Amino acid sequence: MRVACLQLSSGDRVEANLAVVSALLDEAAAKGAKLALLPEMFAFFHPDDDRKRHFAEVLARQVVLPFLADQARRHALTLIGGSLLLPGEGELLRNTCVVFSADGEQVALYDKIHLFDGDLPDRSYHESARIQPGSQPVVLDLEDWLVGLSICYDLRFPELYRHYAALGAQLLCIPSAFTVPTGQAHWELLLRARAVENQAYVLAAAQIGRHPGGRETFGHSMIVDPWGLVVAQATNQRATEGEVVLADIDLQRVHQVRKQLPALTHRRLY
Ligand SMILES: NC(=O)CC(=O)C(=O)O
Repeated sequence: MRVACLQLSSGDRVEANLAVVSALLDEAAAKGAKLALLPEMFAFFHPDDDRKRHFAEVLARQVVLPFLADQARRHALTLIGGSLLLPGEGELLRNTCVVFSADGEQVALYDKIHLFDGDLPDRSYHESARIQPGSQPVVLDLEDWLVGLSICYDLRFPELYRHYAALGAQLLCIPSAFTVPTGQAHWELLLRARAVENQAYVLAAAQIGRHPGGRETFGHSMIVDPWGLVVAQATNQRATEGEVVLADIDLQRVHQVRKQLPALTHRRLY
């Protein structure tokens, strides 16, 4: 199966962001992709709380979800909508990945479980102030593939991916908006670790560049195979117009790695 990670530099103009997604999906589909992953916050990237709420309550449902359904149907591909804001309980919002099948049906929804709080070299992050954490891991059944869903900071919690591997997942999706300092130090290391320890493909679509409000993201979208090899990655780290990262993933490769080194069957509980 040919898969695509879309790398974007999203801003606060929803129509403009969706136009970039649309152009990149045209390219991915023309090159044969049957599954496409968008990054975290692909449709709206802005720190203002009122604008976030308006996006979650109005634009997400009226504009973005119908757009994703239409794009999936038009290109006949599974579209994993990285993440977008949706209303949560009370004043809170959710950071949610919504998945559409190739006939445009919504088939899965995952709320980011681990929220990103920290005082980092570039700035402080306090995602839990506004976002309601999810509590449910979600796997997606995609023909022969079982796909584990997650979002960005979840990457740092190996137990989530081990849970997916134990359910039989062979493909792990990690749409992201990693910071530059943590990206430089940890991004590739963590993605390859999750692939190696779970003997699964990892798809990581990332935000890149400077966003409204001054936040910067690391880019380096990549696809990692079950042996931990980076099989494709974004080449133009300055690209603000977006980029498609493509690779062919193969279930036989998963079976081969798991047969050669059956580490997943050697687990011991203590
Ligand atoms: N942006 C995130 O959710 C996480 C991140 O940048 C990191 O873990 O580092």
